[in-house]
Amino acid sequence: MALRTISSQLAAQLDKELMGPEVGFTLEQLMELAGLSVAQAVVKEFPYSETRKSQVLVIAGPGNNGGDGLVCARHLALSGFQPVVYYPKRTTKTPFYAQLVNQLKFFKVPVLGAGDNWAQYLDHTKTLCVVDAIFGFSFKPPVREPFGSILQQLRHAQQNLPIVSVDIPTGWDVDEGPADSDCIIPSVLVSLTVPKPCAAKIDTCETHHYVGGRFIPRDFALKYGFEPFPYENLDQVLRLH
Ligand SMILES: NC(=O)C1=CN([C@@H]2O[C@H](COP(=O)(O)OP(=O)(O)OC[C@H]3O[C@@H](n4cnc5c(N)ncnc54)[C@H](OP(=O)(O)O)[C@@H]3O)[C@@H](O)[C@H]2O)[C@H](O)CC1
Ligand SMILES: [K+]
Repeated sequence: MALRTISSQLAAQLDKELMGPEVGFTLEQLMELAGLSVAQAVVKEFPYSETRKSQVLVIAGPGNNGGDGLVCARHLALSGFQPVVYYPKRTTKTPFYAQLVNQLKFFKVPVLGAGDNWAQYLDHTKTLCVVDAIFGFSFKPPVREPFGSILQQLRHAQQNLPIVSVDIPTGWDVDEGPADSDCIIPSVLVSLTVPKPCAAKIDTCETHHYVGGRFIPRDFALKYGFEPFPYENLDQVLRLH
């Protein structure tokens, strides 16, 4: 099946319409479903078992992609994993993020901030995978600190530590794909709602590709130029590659 994608502009317009007066989804609703779908992809890729490591490092960025990561961490905790969240840059512009952090504390999930030793969780002998919830479709290169050095450490760690990217592999141009050779190569990409053009640049031998963020009806998908994805039952993710 040829990969259908929509541009970052159209993705933002789709989001706007979903949260507009007609449809009336709240950001909280979409973020909850988006974060849940990422957690489901992690569980499908790395099924929980008593005998194997269950620590997951979730790196959350300053925007809604980061919010997806905070939600994902909570659902991973519910399914028996041991998530640790690194959330170095927090904005007060969206009060909801603080509530997501409170919920993580309620679930006893550690939330590390700038200055904390987060890199200790890049130890692949203890950590199962890293969830890249740093930037999504609003990333505009070049990367600004502290995210440049975070990405550098992720690129180094990815040899042994699988990266699960939320919506867009952080550091990739949303439409063009990897900006240069030293971009991260995720083991898993979970495109939300519909893949963006950069998703066509993954190497399907290296990256398993899922679509998640299941919250639009068939006619709305067709209106935005793509066939709805054949999810099964009430699954929140569908593996494309
Ligand atoms: N319907 C859906 O699919 C939903 C998707 N969701 C997720 O939302 C993100 C998009 O969220 P958004 O808040 O628009 O943007 P990002 O999270 O991608 O990033 C924005 C913040 O990142 C900063 N930024 C951007 N570029 C850089 C850079 N080069 N260096 C450093 N920081 C950068 C930017 O900061 P500014 O200072 O530039 O404002 C923003 O703070 C989408 O991808 C999905 O994951 C939602 O969950 C809802 C439903
Ligand atoms: K990301």
